[in-house]
Amino acid sequence: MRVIGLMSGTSVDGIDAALVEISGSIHDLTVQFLAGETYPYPSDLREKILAVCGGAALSMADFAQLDDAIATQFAQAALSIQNGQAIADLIGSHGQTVYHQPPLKKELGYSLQLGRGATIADQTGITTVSNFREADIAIGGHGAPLVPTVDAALLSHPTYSRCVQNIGGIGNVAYLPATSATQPSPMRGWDTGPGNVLLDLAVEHLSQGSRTYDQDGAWAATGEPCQALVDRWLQQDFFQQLPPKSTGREHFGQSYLQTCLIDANAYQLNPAEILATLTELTAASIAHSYRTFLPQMPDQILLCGGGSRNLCLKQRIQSRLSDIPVMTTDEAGLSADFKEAIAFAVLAYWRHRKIPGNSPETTGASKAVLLGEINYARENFRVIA
Ligand SMILES: Nc1ncnc2c1ncn2[C@@H]1O[C@H](COP(=O)(O)OP(=O)(O)OP(=O)(O)O)[C@@H](O)[C@H]1O
Ligand SMILES: CC(=O)N[C@H]1[C@@H]2OC[C@@H](O2)[C@@H](O)[C@@H]1O[C@H](C)C(=O)O
Repeated sequence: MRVIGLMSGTSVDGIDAALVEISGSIHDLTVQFLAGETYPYPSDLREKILAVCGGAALSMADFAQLDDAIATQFAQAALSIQNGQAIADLIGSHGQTVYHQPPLKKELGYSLQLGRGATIADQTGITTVSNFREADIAIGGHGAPLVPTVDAALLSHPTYSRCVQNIGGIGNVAYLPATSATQPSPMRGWDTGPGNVLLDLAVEHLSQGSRTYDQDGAWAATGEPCQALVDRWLQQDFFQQLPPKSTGREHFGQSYLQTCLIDANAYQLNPAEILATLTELTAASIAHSYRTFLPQMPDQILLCGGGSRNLCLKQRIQSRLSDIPVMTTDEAGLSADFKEAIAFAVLAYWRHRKIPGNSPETTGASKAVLLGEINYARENFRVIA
């Protein structure tokens, strides 16, 4: 089946679209990557999304308009990736997260992704699965991270245990035990903390808005990290909290950065040292969470997401985990840039095949359930029986 996966993450930089051919089910799942493209948001739409993520108030009418403006961008991405031809049978659209609240004691979590699937189905004529997180959250889960289940199906290795580390706005890990191990521990996954989000916000602030990210980590590489600050920040609750855990821009956002900048000021750090220290925090939070929460350290680490292009960050991760090879998922045959979009194509395919998509060990949900709601296209010609 030809499926399009659409994803825009916590960096809010644009929509990743992947066109894939999928067959099999879980252990025999095969995915052939046909095309991948990133479609940046128009800057006014990106600003609106970031404002809402930052807590800006919105009338319901403006909210509805934003929801469908995002859906229209997603639909256009789906049309563009097919080069104007209707070749896909199904779309899996993650949408744009604008709010994420993990479950609190007995209260259910809440996670809101805009870009409603019904509009995407209508504008593309292709049945669209959307709203993937809700079913997991309804039974006590975090609704995140969801991709580790797909990582387990596509990247598990017979003899090597692996950590697949996504470094988007937020970082998350999937621990995949070697499949031939005699007593394999279960697959695990959780959000490790900030990926690029604090770096992006800091670069924008320190460059007075002239830059949006630290390309290749070149700016951070010119400074020395302040270890004392990194050690202090790592003591914070999120980093110490046991998995299952998830987070977002609500926690690691503007006000978090402001506190970091106040701390950095107390140490009289210059801009390059601030960026080096925030880069070190991302690296250290990843290494700390492996050492603290994994049953054993992995044989290999596979990076993906935009942060895998940040050479300074990659180097910091490697030096914190010196004996474990750090590479990218490309080296294991899966696109590091489009893995998350591919994963939402797989999750849509699993929904269509009535295969549960969540992993209770990872999200904390009480059981494995079908993820996503199916929005049939108005024109029945692309509805899948
Ligand atoms: N060449 C590069 N050098 C450094 N950083 C980069 C580079 N390319 C991308 N990035 C970083 O990656 C970010 C985008 O990553 P990605 O698209 O994986 O995030 P996302 O999908 O929004 O996040 P999430 O996985 O949290 O949902 C950019 O905001 C930037 O910080
Ligand atoms: C609520 C939400 O959108 N969470 C994202 C975010 O970005 C990374 C991390 O935080 C992860 O939990 C999740 O995304 C990936 C795609 C996931 O669900 O696996």
